[in-house]
Amino acid sequence: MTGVSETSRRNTRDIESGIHTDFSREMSYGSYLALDELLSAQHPVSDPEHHDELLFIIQHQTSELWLKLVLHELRSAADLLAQDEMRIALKRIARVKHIQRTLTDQWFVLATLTPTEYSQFRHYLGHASGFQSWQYRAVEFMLGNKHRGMLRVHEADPAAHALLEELLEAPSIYDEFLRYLARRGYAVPQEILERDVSVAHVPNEELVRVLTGIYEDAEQHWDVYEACEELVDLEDNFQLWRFRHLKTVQRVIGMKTGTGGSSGVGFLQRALELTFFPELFSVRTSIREPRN
Ligand code: HEM
Ligand SMILES: N[C@@H](CC(=O)c1ccccc1NC=O)C(=O)O
Repeated sequence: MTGVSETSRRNTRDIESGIHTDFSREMSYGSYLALDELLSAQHPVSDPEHHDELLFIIQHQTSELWLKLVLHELRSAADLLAQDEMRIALKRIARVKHIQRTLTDQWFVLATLTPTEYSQFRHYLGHASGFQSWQYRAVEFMLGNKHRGMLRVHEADPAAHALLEELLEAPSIYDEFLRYLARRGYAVPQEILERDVSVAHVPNEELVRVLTGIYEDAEQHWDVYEACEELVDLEDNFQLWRFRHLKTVQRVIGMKTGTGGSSGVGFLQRALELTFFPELFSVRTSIREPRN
């Protein structure tokens, strides 16, 4: 066969002679990534072991790994904003947006778990629930959904509790962004700049007017306008994750109460009414349209 490579003809790829094969004394793929540890960290509790529990565990573990990176990027983004490094902060946020997409897409894998299958091992989970994910709560706090009451569930884990307390008392990404805007000369209300950052930000009409000025003359305010839209993407993506979680919960446990003790679907539904950056959504209503 002319024009067909040796590899295609034999449909077998040669292992090149230069390929390293002796890892008895050197760092390898597995040792670098601590794969022994990672791959021995799945411990099903069902007895006899239910086939689908491994899916359930891995879905959560992969989510937690991505949440670890989201947290890393968001903390860096907040620090960068505080140093007026908006462009680098936006680079961090761009990565978070891609991770969010992966996290949301991942729900399609778990949606293959039928209610029948889940009901066969759910009772082994006791009162464990995603509600107790400290990394998830840390991300919520970083984005501004502050709630001191959420710390209680972490009292038995001092390290997680301390981190959440630190983030509760620290400015959120939005607080940092609004302080940055103020430093750039935008008339962000003083009460926002001096607010108690350990509670959720509440909508402020004066701030909507400031943002309307930016949105109505986007070309003049291009970099901050672009930053605003990046934050809108972040919130949008976060809500899409919440929505997919809710829909998966609905199809798997219906209206049952949650293992964590909440009402279940109703409790998750109320999270969809929350907003991290309320004025960035109100501004859409305020933008004037030219009269013909
Ligand atoms: C069949 C799969 C799942 C079901 C039936 C389910 C169900 C629930 C329910 C009922 C709650 C409310 C708290 C409670 O009373 O337990 C909850 C909260 C939560 N779940 Fe899941 N969940 C599932 C999968 C996941 C996965 C894969 C994750 C990924 C990490 C996750 C993360 C969370 C988080 C972070 C919360 C707290 C949400 C909040 O505070 O608004 N869940 N889940
Ligand atoms: N809350 C779930 C249980 C659950 O999904 C779960 C259990 C242990 C560890 C993580 C979980 N994920 C999300 O809540 C339920 O009510 O069935």
